[in-house]
Amino acid sequence: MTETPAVVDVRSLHVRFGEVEAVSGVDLRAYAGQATALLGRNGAGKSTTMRVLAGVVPPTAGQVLVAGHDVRTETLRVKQAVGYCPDVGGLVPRATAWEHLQLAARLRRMDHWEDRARDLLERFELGDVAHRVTAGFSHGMGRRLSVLLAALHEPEVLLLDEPFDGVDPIGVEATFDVISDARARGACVLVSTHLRELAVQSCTTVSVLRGGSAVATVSAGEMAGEEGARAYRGLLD
Ligand SMILES: Nc1ncnc2c1ncn2[C@@H]1O[C@H](COP(=O)(O)OP(=O)(O)OP(=O)(O)O)[C@@H](O)[C@H]1O
Repeated sequence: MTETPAVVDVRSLHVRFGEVEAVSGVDLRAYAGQATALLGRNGAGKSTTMRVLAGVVPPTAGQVLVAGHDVRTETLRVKQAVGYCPDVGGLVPRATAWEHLQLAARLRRMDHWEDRARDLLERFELGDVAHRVTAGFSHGMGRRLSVLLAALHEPEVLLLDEPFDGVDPIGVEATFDVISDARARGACVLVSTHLRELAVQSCTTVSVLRGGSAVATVSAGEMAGEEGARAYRGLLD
């Protein structure tokens, strides 16, 4: 039997910022049609790992392939393959939500994107504020727009860093829908979060990071409920 190739293949990833080793030996594999959560406490190395996968931060050591492309040598190809919602920033304060969508569509050379953009804006309840500048957006509205922008072009790899942070139930539901739609069309989804319950609800697999290393990769079901909470605490202690 041939093994399904991983769409995201991370081997012994290390990322150092001066004296700080933010990621120290992460191994991770994620697959088409699956959603993988990177779960861990503040400072565990989740966002740094996501930045490497997005081609934003180079690895210090290790091998990272995204959609078959090496993040170190084929960074542009990686950026073309992914849709990335960063944990912070990424929005232009003086641009409207619609202008963000226009720019994203132009950068991706998308035709006929407007209907999908309108549909996503409605799903995320941002239709009424589409022509307002994002400087006036609440934190949750900004998060919702960032998820929407990452998903607009239906990327092969969808990277959502803290998509639920400060987001209300409608936004959480819309994000769940974006994740399941992406999975249904065969995309590989990664979600970084410190919220165990939402990781379990939105993902098929959970990789737990602690102190810059991946300490366990289990099916999402194993992290569910009271038993999952105990198992998770056990991995963090
Ligand atoms: N640009 C940077 N310069 C220096 N240290 C950094 C930088 N980025 C991250 N770090 C450090 O690397 C470690 C991992 O940070 P990272 O943001 O990846 O963790 P995280 O799991 O995403 O945390 P959180 O849940 O708080 O977002 C932390 O100790 C952080 O302070």
